[in-house]
Amino acid sequence: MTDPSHSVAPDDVILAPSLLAADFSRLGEQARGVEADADWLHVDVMDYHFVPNLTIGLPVVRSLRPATSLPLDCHLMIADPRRWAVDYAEAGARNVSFHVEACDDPVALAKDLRAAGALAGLAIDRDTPVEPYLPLLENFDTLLIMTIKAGFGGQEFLPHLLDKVRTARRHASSGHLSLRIEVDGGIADDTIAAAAEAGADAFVAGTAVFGADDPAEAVRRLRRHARDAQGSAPVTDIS
Ligand SMILES: O=C(CO)[C@@H](O)[C@H](O)COP(=O)(O)O
Ligand SMILES: [Fe+2]
Repeated sequence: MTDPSHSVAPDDVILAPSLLAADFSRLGEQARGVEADADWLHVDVMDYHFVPNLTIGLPVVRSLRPATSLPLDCHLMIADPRRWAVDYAEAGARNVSFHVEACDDPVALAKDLRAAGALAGLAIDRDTPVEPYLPLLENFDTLLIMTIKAGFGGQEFLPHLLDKVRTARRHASSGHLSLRIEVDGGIADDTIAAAAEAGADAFVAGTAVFGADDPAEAVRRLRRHARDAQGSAPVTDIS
């Protein structure tokens, strides 16, 4: 298989700034501001149903696709992913993560996403254990583990949720799965190392990037922290 993370060396970390913390009147400009330093652009889709917040949907993703060279990492926090997820793949998303709490047949949807040319991502919210879903992971390219409760940016990182990252990484390593483990929520200079040590190799950061005076420098700094911490937990090849 080719490297589905796109231009990211399999042994490197993925930094995915989240547009949720960007200025929504300048999304294209904000995306281009981190293009040289980020790997993916994280797009949080919320529907007022799965989470009590409303953000952006397909029309914005379609407009963003030609506005940046970064692969789009769509995080669907929506009540009916089977209805919509493939549309995001067709709109040009590189990775589409949907929540296991909202989907009765995650494996079928993963197959549909891959058939549509996207990476398939399984997302797990704060209160959902990872263990029941370990047997499904061979059908996925990415596992998004929330390190906050899904719904809003700017929340405090919850370190105990890294136990799920450790469990998933052990499972992926022992089964030789090509799985990116992405952490999302409260990732910043003082938290990213712990997540990397736990076995995460993809990092979403909203406030820490777009809330910074210099978003590009913030991405570079986060990458340095993650790489420095990687020694104790080598990342797994997704290719
Ligand atoms: O999915 C979400 C929120 O539900 C995230 O992607 C947030 O955008 C992360 O924001 P910060 O915690 O980094 O500010
Ligand atoms: Fe997200």
